[in-house]
Amino acid sequence: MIVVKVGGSAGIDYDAVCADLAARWKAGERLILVHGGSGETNRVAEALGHPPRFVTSPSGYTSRFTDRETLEIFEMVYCGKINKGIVERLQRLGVNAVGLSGLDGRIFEGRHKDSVRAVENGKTRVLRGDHTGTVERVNTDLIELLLGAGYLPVLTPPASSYEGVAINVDGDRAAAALAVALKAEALLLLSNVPGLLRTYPDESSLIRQIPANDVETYLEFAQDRMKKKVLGAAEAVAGGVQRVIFGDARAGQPITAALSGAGTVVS
Ligand SMILES: Nc1ncnc2c1ncn2[C@@H]1O[C@H](COP(=O)(O)OP(=O)(O)OP(=O)(O)O)[C@@H](O)[C@H]1O
Repeated sequence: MIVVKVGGSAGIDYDAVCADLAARWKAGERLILVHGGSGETNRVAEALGHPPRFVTSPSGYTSRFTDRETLEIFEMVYCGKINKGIVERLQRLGVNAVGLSGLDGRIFEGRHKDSVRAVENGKTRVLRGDHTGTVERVNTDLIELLLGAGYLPVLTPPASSYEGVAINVDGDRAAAALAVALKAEALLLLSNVPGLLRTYPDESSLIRQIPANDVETYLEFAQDRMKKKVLGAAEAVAGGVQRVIFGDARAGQPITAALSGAGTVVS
């Protein structure tokens, strides 16, 4: 089983990802796709007059402050436009894909964090009314049911809280939890960069290999949202996934290239 997570930053070529995925699926490989949608969510939020608000925690992690209105915009884009766009591409390529959010069948479940600590102008404040959380449980029965019946699952945040409330969760860490729960042999985190760069945005500074027992050390090279990817990779390898690859989804055959050793390989 290979879990592929494709991001939602500008420049990602969903046609290339879907074509590669479809070819491998038709050749008999077991795959699941998880996707993001941050770039488009920012654009739609601006257009709807509710611009995105990103907060940085005291430990340096950046996240989207998700009030109820933001959550609804997030769902429109992630579960609507992006998810259905990917499912349509796969259907046109002859793959019977099923698009679901983590809320559906509680595929991704976790604790709702209503408040977040944010550093603003050098001061730490507590912001309430946040709809975020972290995936702690994965409904593998539903995934296996779909795979067993020949459907390719296309999954996206949000997740469900234990109380059944929609929560915004990080897609990379959700994909990591999924890979661990399914005992996947590889997790691919594909985005609009060649991999983890030692000096971002210099693409010639690509880090090619990260030892599985030392992933956290590499957090120092990741800025803002890349930190969650490194954290997700650390969680996946700690949970038994043999290989995590940060790969490029901007062109070519992103999945095949990553599995052939391009990008940053954590193993
Ligand atoms: N050291 C680094 N190496 C590579 N990218 C980095 C680094 N530090 C920060 N980044 C940023 O991280 C971004 C990738 O993370 P991001 O979460 O935005 O992508 P995504 O997975 O495509 O999005 P989504 O949240 O929609 O799933 C890159 O576009 C880059 O701007």
